[in-house]
Amino acid sequence: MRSPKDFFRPLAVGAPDPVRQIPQRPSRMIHFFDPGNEKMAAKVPDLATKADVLLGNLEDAVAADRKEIARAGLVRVAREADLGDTQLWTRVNSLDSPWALDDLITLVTEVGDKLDVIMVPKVEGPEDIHYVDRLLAQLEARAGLRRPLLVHAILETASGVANVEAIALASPRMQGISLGPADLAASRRMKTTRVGGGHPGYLVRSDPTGDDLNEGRLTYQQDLWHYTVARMVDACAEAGILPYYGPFGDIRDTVGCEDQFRNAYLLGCVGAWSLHPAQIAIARKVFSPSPEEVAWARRVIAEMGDGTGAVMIDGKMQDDATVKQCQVIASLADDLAARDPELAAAYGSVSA
Ligand SMILES: CC(C)(COP(=O)(O)OP(=O)(O)OC[C@H]1O[C@@H](n2cnc3c(N)ncnc32)[C@H](O)[C@@H]1OP(=O)(O)O)[C@@H](O)C(=O)NCCC(=O)NCCSC(=O)C[C@H](O)C(=O)O
Ligand SMILES: [Mg+2]
Repeated sequence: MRSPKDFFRPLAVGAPDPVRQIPQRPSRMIHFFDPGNEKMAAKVPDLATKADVLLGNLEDAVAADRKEIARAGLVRVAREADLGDTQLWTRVNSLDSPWALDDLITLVTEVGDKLDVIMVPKVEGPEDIHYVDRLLAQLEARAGLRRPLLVHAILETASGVANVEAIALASPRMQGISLGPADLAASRRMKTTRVGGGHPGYLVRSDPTGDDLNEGRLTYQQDLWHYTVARMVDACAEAGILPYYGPFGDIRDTVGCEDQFRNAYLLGCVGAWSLHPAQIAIARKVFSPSPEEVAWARRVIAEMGDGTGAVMIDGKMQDDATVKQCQVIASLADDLAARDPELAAAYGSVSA
């Protein structure tokens, strides 16, 4: 293990200094596109006006015989597309695949200055992050980059979940972690074939009211991902990095998608993946606090003065802790308003 004194030292001579704070740039949706798919790549400039993050995906969903085409497509998009201040991320192939090394070498040396974050799939433990950390430092030094690339891990193996705290703390490059429910389900041998979302069989049932065990018993579907998301949120909060829900594969089920995203938002996630253009607006809606919530938060902060003591507002007790909760909402609103003029107007004008 590295000494804490060396944690923020570059891991290669000539590599940029690691960051000490993860930039708090809005990332409500990480929109996945296949850079080797010409139709999708052509939509990138327009999508950049709608999404906070565009991610050129090189891993699963890109067929084995199209890996090089996708990688070359991403280099082209990074060089040619005008993305404004929308972030460009990539998901490279898993570290045990035949493509991961070339993904990293090509992308960092050719377009490392255009990329913000590298998403690493199927992370099993901190050793995977240490490997990527050192390799990135070497490649950044070779490419003469002045800004370090950040790393995002996907939590999608049982070992990864068992080691999530160590993964979150493994490197100053760690930007965040996303839940990968499809691979995680397979790794855990869960019996669901869905990509995220609930399952009608995972439920609780109310007690019987009489002798007939089938009579009048209500069932409530439960969230299969609650434990993992909550644990990931705690690991990320401890490390000062950002947690995300991942994919919702039933593109037609916009209602179920919104519910899954909202559960994640309420538990502390800052965003989710969008797999189809239709999911961008869902994430934007869910991961932006409502104008009413923002107005309430600002009112509590204003009425609480120095933030200590207790007051009643509209019959509800407010104290030092509720001010902190309200500060989370208010500062998120400020960050989003700086990027999104529509939200800026909505947050500026509505009162509680
Ligand atoms: C899911 C899709 C295969 C659906 O594609 P398609 O059948 O083409 O949908 P539509 O006909 O509705 O598309 C309408 C037009 O929009 C374009 N399109 C579709 N998706 C995207 C996109 N993501 N980005 C940009 N543009 C997109 C289509 O080309 C159509 O264009 P046009 O014909 O000109 O009108 C497809 O959406 C897709 O492939 N999505 C990405 C899938 C993906 O990235 N999967 C991997 C992430 S999830 C995962 O890996 C699991 C995770 O790791 C875990 O373990 O949980
Ligand atoms: Mg996966």
